[in-house]
Amino acid sequence: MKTYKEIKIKTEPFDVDLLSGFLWQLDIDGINEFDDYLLVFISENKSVSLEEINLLMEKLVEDKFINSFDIEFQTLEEKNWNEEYEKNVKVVEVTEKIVIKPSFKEYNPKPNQLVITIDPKMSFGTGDHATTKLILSHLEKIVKGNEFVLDVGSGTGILGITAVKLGAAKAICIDNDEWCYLNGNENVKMNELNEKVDVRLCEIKDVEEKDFDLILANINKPILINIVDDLKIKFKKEGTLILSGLLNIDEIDIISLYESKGFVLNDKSQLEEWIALVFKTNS
Ligand SMILES: C[S@@+](CC[C@H](N)C(=O)[O-])C[C@H]1O[C@@H](n2cnc3c(N)ncnc32)[C@H](O)[C@@H]1O
Repeated sequence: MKTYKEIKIKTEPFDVDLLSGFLWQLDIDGINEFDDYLLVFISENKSVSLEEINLLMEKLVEDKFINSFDIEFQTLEEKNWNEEYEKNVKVVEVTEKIVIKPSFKEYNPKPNQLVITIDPKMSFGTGDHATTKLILSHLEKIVKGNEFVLDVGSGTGILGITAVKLGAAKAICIDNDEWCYLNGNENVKMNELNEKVDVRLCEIKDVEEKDFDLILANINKPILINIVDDLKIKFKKEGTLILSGLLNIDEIDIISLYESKGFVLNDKSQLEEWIALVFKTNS
């Protein structure tokens, strides 16, 4: 029987979301967020250790990102993990228009609402995290119709799928995690977008297409620093890049790097301590 480690991390209520963002940067399978604790799920084939998680937590306290934490773990059978997961994934009204709904929850949409079905399983991208919400809100304003979109670090495929539901012509969703590749494909099928959303298990350097109008990347600061040149060459002459997965303290570093590469800052937004940056490119 396949097992998972379930790690319960108790912390202050206002630290839960921030902590979740840091933990997602480790090689884990999934996180469920509660009022004052998180459950982190790690399957047998993941490399991250409890010690690594403990060290991260201690560093976050030392660097004053969080005030305190308490950690405990148990080993679970896969079946129980799935039941636990379904109990805690909810419908998220991201904006007045965009609603993200798991297939196993009921929702009666109001006129003009766009309901996207996402079963995240073990992938990031329920619609409930601030970084996802920030990009979705920008997408609603930016997508005018017919765009060719690249979603880098696509997780559940939530951003690419929503872009197409808003009117984009086609999206390529890439993730280097196999769970995300499988899960992204399931979500594309559930939204009946097989012809328009192409999910790939790869990194940006493996993408051959170079004529995107819109690129979305909700990853994290080190990766966004690494891929700046790869992103630049993927655009048509003019295009829009939306970045998230960044804390407000990362803003200056990221803007100066991206502007030094020819991107021009066009808009930005913040939710809790997370930010999204919108850049234009014209070369
Ligand atoms: C924060 S999640 C974002 C998921 C989703 N796009 C959203 O906005 O909710 C980041 C995703 O990036 C993926 N990822 C991390 N490094 C990557 C890389 N170098 N290339 C492609 N995907 C990567 C992770 O597997 C994860 O699914």
